[in-house]
Amino acid sequence: LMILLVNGCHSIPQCGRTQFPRECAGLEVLQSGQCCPALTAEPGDRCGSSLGRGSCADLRADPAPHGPQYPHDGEDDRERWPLRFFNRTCRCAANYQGYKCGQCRFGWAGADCQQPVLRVRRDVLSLSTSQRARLVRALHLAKTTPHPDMVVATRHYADILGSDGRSPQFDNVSIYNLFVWTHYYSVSRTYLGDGRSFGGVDFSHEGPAFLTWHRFHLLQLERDMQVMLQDPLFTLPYWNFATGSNTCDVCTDDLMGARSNFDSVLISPNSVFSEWRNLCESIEDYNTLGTICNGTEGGPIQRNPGGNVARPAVQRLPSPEDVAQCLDVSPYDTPPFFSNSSDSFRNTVEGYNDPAGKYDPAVRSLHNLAHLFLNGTGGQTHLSPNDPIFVLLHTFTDAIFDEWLKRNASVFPFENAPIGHNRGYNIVPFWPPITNAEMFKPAAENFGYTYEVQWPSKFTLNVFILPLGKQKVSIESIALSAGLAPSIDGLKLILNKVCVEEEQLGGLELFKIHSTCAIHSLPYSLEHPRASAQENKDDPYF
Ligand SMILES: O=C(O)c1cc2cc(O)c(O)cc2[nH]1
Repeated sequence: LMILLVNGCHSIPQCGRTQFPRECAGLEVLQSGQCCPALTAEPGDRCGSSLGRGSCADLRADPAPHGPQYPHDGEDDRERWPLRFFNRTCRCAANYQGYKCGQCRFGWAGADCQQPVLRVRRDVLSLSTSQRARLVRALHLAKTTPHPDMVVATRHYADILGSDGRSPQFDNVSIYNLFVWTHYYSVSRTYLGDGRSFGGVDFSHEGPAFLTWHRFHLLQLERDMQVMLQDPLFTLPYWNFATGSNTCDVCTDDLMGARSNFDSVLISPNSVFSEWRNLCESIEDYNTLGTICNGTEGGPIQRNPGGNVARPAVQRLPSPEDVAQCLDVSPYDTPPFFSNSSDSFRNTVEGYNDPAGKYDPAVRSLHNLAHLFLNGTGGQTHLSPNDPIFVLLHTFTDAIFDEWLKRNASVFPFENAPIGHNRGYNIVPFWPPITNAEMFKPAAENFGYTYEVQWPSKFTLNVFILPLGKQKVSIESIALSAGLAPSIDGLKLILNKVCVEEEQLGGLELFKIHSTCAIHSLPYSLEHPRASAQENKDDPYF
């Protein structure tokens, strides 16, 4: 009970959000259009109103126009989400959150959700042996534990009450499979009837909502796992897929599973992930029969990192310089706010632009490249979260997003983005509704988590020190001779890390500061002088 209180569940066994709460998947509730479950046994206590936690309120849907990519208005259940299904839901007060206001907002804990929490998402490779084992166990438990609160629709709205009109079509899924299902649902085609469907729609990719959508997706899984583990501090780690190594360094049996010795596209039997079975594989059925992915699992995860011989461009992973470059793209997004937007940070980190932000249809970089590198389940949008590497790949993508948010003030498009991608759109299909705007904020202050990452710089700083015999060169003199007098403190920080290489070059001492150094150790104002220093190769000090 103590742990439930800390996590904000307030002694209520059913805590959660997303897709539809089981309490709202019954015939009468569906027909009422109101999803406002009771939090306590108190009669009439909808949304924890007796405790001042929330009340049942009208839903708001984004009225702004969407872009021209989607020409089938009226045909898709996800339009103006979630109004096709419900027009009233719980609106929570203060720091409460959840489909019946039974939880705390992200970043808050305690019985009254008044205690701020800051959790640190770490590099998965920095975890100890026991922390790795715990992560794997937790993911496997999530894969095998039924979701306590949420069920998924297995038919489009037109058929949701079944052939007799009285049998709501929903399935139970596990906690992890809900994570898979929501991603599938967001990318699925618009069913137009008679075996026809339209594929030019994607509520989670190829638009400004790419980063906000995946941020909420991870927060929801993390919270579900915290509740499952009864550990409010459980935190997902990240996979830095841009180290320059071009190998899947998390593909080991103590993490996401090594390659099987028996079949090169499968996961080693020494890893529990070899037992995982994919959800949402029957894509042909969904698109021709007009069905929706249900709770039935199919075949094993396939993965062949770097092994796509037919496509050499995706046999490599992004480099640290790619990350540094994309962080320098300042507009969040640019018209047409789509997968062909140039100079858009979102389209660059998503990976449809080159890392400097230029659109090139032949390019796959950063996030997209990491997916395609996996070459299997993790490289197909309707399936990718079935591979648990998805979680770690997206926490790193979210870390880049968060670093960009800290460095930039840019706006999220208000209108004319692809459907689902405007600022005020409720993120499909999360429940209760939450807008893109609400996720477009620095994580530490707004969601109670941060990342421990050493951000790369996009250049190598060569600092030549004039001959000084055997005299030890002080950090201050390096800084001064490099013309960085104001940055002595910053340089000290850098030098304390493992990113400085010292070598003798003729009579000169050369300090190479690697491009993988933690540029964030320096005040931002100092980044640009250093960048121009790299270009100034004639200067004897550089
Ligand atoms: O082809 C791409 O660029 C591509 C594949 C892929 C798979 C995936 O799961 C994503 O989330 C994005 C993505 N992009």
